[in-house]
Amino acid sequence: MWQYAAVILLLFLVLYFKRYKYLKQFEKIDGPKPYPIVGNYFLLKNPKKHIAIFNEFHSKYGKTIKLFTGMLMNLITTDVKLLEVVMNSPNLTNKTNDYIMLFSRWLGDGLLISSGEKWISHRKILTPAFHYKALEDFIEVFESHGKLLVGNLLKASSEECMDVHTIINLYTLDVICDTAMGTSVNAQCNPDHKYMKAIKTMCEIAPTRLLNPIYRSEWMYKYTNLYKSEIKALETIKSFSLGIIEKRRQFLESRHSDDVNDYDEFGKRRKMTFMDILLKSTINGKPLTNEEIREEVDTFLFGGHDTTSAAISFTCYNLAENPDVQKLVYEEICHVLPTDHTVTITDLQNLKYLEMVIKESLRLYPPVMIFGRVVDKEVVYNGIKLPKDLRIAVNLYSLHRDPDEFPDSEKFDPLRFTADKQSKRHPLAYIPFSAGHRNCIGQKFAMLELKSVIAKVIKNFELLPVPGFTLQLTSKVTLQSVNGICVKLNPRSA
Ligand code: HEM
Repeated sequence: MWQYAAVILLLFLVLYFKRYKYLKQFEKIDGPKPYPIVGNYFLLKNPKKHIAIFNEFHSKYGKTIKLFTGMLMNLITTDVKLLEVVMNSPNLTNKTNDYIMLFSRWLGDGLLISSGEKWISHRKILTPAFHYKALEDFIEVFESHGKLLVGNLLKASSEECMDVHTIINLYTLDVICDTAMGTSVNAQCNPDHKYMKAIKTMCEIAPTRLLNPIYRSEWMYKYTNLYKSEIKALETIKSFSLGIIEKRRQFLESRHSDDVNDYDEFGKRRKMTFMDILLKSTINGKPLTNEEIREEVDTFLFGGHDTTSAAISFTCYNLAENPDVQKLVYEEICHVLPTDHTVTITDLQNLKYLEMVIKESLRLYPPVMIFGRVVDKEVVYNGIKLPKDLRIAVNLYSLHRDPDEFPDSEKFDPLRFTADKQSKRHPLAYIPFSAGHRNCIGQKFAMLELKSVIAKVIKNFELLPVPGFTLQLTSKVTLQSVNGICVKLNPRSA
């Protein structure tokens, strides 16, 4: 009997010393005291408090802190020196298991979560879709859906307190479906479309799963109603996008391969969509399968929908709260975009002040407020070995409020983004679209969409603050406000 006890004791001691040695490497990094087994879980279980908690931890323990989710150690950082390693090292390009747990059934091996050779080859074929020439085609899409948005906002403008986010979210869904698949699902006119509902379900499931230990465990999750609704939503999404992909593939195959232009039934040149690029691409001489194309199309839908609607809505809120800034934006828009003028990509690029306003809004309210990487191969930072499998999260919300880089950091001040001021900051002090190898592929697309739609809104409405309303921020997969993002709209006379 005592032999068994001795073996167990020995095993325990080996594990204890292994753990001790592992943790010893990080003794220079501070953080809240973890409890055995559960770590710091109880501090993090309420997502509404995350922002305040992270801010407090950074001021108490430093720019990089240790946090334990169960036994797993995570570093959370706002330190630009560590970010240089995280963003630029080839050993830190992979995403954490959270991404796989939340999105793999939906986004498969799409760009957001894939790794290694697959990510490299897909990123290479998709990059041209975001070049200047390709983006030019999308301006018309932003503009036409923007007109519908203005109509919907007008209908709701009698409300004293309007949550613009709900309405804008349908606009961004329309835009991304149209640009990714060339199919308009008309979410703004038909918010009950079953595909739209399925996408919404999927976007809501991710934050619910993220912080609930029962939902996080794959085998327990499979017995829940949430899992059943996920499977149902996925069936709808997959059959819808695979149907469009197949139809488009057949159409392209029925045409001559040297036909570069593509016209619709009215003889108008059809814009290239992300799906078309994928259908025409090959990797090592082989075309992509329909399922591979679907994964990428759905990745764009996910990556380009909630992020942009949060960015547009928070910018509207900031403009309502800062009438002097709004006045300057309005004057610039009237100057650059006179009435009845067809908006071009050059016009949007000329909205320089609006660009600074959007950047300042993304600083204060970064739609992706935290994102993570996992160390693939040991790297050394500041004398500390960052071992394989260590998870490092970048906390953009606090990074963008660092008083060393952004004095009076809570103040909304677009002039922080003059070329001169930007050049004086560390390049990684402001990264709403991430940076380095795995930065946001849709960054330029998003900036153009934001400019197009905000210009439309400000040209048609004066945005006013709602007395007594304050945002109640919460970190879900994207940054959101529990009580909505509310403004009052005052239609401008024509
Ligand atoms: C204001 C709007 C947007 C913001 C703030 C934003 C932010 C980000 C951030 C921070 C990342 C890195 C995430 C991580 O490392 O986990 C990212 C990645 C990505 N974004 Fe965006 N994004 C926006 C719009 C878009 C749009 C419009 C699209 C598509 C049309 C898009 C597609 C993607 C994709 C595919 C990735 C993964 C890239 C890769 O790993 O190679 N995003 N985005």
